Amino acid sequence: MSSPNNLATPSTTSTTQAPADPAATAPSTSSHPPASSPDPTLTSNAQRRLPASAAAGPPELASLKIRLRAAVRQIPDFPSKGILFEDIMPIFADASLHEALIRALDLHVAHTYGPDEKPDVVVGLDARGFLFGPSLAMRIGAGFAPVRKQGKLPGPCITASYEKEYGQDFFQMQSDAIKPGQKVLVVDDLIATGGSAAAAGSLVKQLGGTLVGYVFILELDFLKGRDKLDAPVYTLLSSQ
Ligand SMILES: O=P(O)(O)OC[C@H]1O[C@H](OP(=O)(O)OP(=O)(O)O)[C@H](O)[C@@H]1O
Ligand SMILES: Nc1ncnc2[nH]cnc12
Repeated sequence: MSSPNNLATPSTTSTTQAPADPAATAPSTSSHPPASSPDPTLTSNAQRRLPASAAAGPPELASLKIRLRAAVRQIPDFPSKGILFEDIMPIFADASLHEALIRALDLHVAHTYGPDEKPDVVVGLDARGFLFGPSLAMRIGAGFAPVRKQGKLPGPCITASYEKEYGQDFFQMQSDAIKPGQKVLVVDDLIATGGSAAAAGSLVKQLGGTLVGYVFILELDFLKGRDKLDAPVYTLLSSQ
């Protein structure tokens, strides 16, 4: 796995310099709210696998977000000094939180896209976009396609470059991953500078896909990564 501070734009470089880094002054793990107790209504809905349209009021989404936000750990100075790392792994360690994440994203899709706009394909970014992209795709009745770092996918591929902190990197998709005209939702755990997501979007467009949106669990607002993206951006949880 490459470093999560692989941020390339001028603003990105500043995230590695502790004194100038807004992340360095953000609340640490110790200031997190305590985990809320399980919501019995949510749990029973989740277990019954209700379609998002069936019980999908904003109060349910609000409750899901509170539980999910409380589960994300913030690790100071990882992977390098000045970076406040948002660790989403506790969500996946707990089946009920994992279900809450997929349910929340399912609600977002159901409320955002009409019957003719629903994504045909969810595209997940290497590597943390693979943790929930396939489950979300299955839940909303879409296919899943990976964007991988260069050299990992067999067969004909297309390539897009993106900027990282210390130079360029490359993303690839298999050439047949998306059919022309398919509606595509790009998902990843976190948007920082937006370089990775923008490169993924350009791959989708190269394949003739129609980009209908981006979904992230977290966003580092101060890096303004969403300004690089030319489709609607949804971030589930508030962050740094
Ligand atoms: O908005 P950006 O500045 O492009 O940064 C965001 C990307 O950085 C992290 O991935 P990373 O490249 O560290 O890979 P990983 O998922 O393999 O850890 C994160 O999971 C996003 O994919
Ligand atoms: N602060 C951060 N936490 C987790 N992943 C990241 N990717 C880029 N910045 C990150």
